[in-house]
Amino acid sequence: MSHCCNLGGIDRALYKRSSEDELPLIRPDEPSTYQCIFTCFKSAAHAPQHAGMPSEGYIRLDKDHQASPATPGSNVLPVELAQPFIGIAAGLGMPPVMTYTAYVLINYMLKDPRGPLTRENLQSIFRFYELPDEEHFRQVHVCCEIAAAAAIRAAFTALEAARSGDRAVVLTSLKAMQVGITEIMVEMGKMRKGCDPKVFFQPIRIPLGGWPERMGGVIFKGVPGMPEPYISGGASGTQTTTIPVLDAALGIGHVDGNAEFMADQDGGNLQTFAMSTKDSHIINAYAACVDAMHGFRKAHQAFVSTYILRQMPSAEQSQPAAPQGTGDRALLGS
Ligand code: HEM
Repeated sequence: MSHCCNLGGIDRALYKRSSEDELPLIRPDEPSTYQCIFTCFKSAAHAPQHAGMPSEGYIRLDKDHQASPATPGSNVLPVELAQPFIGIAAGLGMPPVMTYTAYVLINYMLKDPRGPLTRENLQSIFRFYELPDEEHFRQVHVCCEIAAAAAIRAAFTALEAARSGDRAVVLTSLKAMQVGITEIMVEMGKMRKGCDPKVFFQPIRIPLGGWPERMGGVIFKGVPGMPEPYISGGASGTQTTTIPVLDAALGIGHVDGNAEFMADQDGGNLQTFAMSTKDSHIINAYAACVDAMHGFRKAHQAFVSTYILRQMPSAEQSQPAAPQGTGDRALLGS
């Protein structure tokens, strides 16, 4: 029996076109009823964190699961959705928007609970469409995260060994880290096999946009104290912690970024250690990890081009300053 839920099916057709009076007002401290109204599923451990998904579907999609055009009032979330959503988000200490955590990290279950953690055995809990491409898009992300686990484990072992000056363990861990990072890339490389760039551009990415300014943000009806409109980016791989953790361990800084965080690291990072050893084996193993991270970003940039830039109407392509990324942030490298 499947507990999956198609969130496209709870869109405006249900809410806008029927009498809003018929919808019960759900108490935020009862997230289980929040689930029920969407006739979703019977078991999902992290259900409250999924609270942004129905709201995103409501605002972004029309009854045919196509992008809902931005018309006056189309950015208003009715009180029946807004109140429980804001209550749940506040309770979790999270912003009221669908995050990468909700969309990817906790949005899967095992078809065979005793089976392996492999793509074939994964199934989304929530989805916006009955599209295999959407399922594949999410599964590839989940598999990248699974692959990242080995790299992160190796990174922590290497950092610990560096602290205690155990060069042999640093070397083997750096090698394991490189294998792990390469594995992330291999998993990401499977995207093209099941997710068509055209289908990604329209409609898959539509509910990933959050509440951007250019769409008028979102108005949470019946929730006093919320900014009107509320503006926020949406779900994006940017929100993963795995890649930044690997960056930090390796001492890879970003122009806009994490130098301060890395400087705060107790005992420095693997770059500092590798250089201090003057050991060519360790330095080469460290450099191979940095190369692998560079390879990941190069491959990722190619996806951004194929799945976003090249899918844009030609008028937009000719103005590369304008395009927005998946979560409506600035597009990488544009
Ligand atoms: C079709 C495939 C993909 C597309 C079109 C895509 C698109 C984007 C875009 C446009 C951004 C820029 C910021 C934003 O819009 O939020 C971004 C950032 C990011 N994405 Fe993806 N992405 C894809 C697949 C993946 C996968 C499989 C991962 C693996 C976890 C991933 C991880 C990241 C990370 C870590 C960032 C932050 C930037 C960085 O650290 O380099 N993305 N992505």
